Amino acid sequence: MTTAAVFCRGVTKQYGQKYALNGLELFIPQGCTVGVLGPNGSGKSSLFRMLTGLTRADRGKIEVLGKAPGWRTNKEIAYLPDRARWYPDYTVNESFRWGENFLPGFERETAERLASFMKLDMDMRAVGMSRGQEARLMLILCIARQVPLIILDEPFSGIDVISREKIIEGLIEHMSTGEQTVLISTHEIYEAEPLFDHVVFMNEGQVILAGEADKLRGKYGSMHTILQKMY
Ligand SMILES: Nc1ncnc2c1ncn2[C@@H]1O[C@H](COP(=O)(O)OP(=O)(O)OP(=O)(O)O)[C@@H](O)[C@H]1O
Repeated sequence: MTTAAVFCRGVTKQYGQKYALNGLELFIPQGCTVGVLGPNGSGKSSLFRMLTGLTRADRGKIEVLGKAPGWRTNKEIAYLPDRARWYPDYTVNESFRWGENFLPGFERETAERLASFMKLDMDMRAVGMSRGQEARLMLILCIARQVPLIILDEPFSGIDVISREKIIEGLIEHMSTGEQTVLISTHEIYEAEPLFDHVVFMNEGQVILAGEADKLRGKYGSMHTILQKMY
């Protein structure tokens, strides 16, 4: 049987009367790049926070890389939260040095290659960066890590459409080895679609459709079309 990178059964999280996740079922095999798609408030960030052990489910079972989420699994996950900000005084160069010292699996050479590809000046400080430049720095700090699981929550927000396409091209190239499992939530579906070999559609705290991108495309059309039909 295929090993799961992520397994969820009946996962439920409630805030007052509101369900962030409502009996969520999910199986993500290892080694694939997965688009986690759905409208605002469908539970994508809540799911990611649970996979990284930042919040606990009220009910249900979660396994990440075969273990319950927590400090043991977190060494093996590179997580980019939504609305992430970086230390303002750090240059790109200093940020990468910080990465080498504190982030398990961080590869400086890969980070520098990605920075050059994404046109990020090594001497630029986070405080002087545009939103898009800071988003690139945050993204590089995650994807330059050799860890089995990468979780990116809205990594392209604030990045203009031309740069976005370039970054996505770089990501496709970077992730083509198939050794890592990558989960990406995004509303930029049109540009990001070529990245995904699996897709998970969420609504109201549940997975409403999931599977291999090619099979879903063959059956329903592009991811964009599926989203338009579904919501
Ligand atoms: N800490 C919290 N307190 C109260 N409600 C919360 C909390 N976290 C999430 N929720 C609620 O749970 C639901 C799911 O939120 P979540 O942020 O997971 O959605 P999302 O799919 O990531 O949305 P978006 O696409 O806008 O980022 C929303 O209705 C949200 O208001």
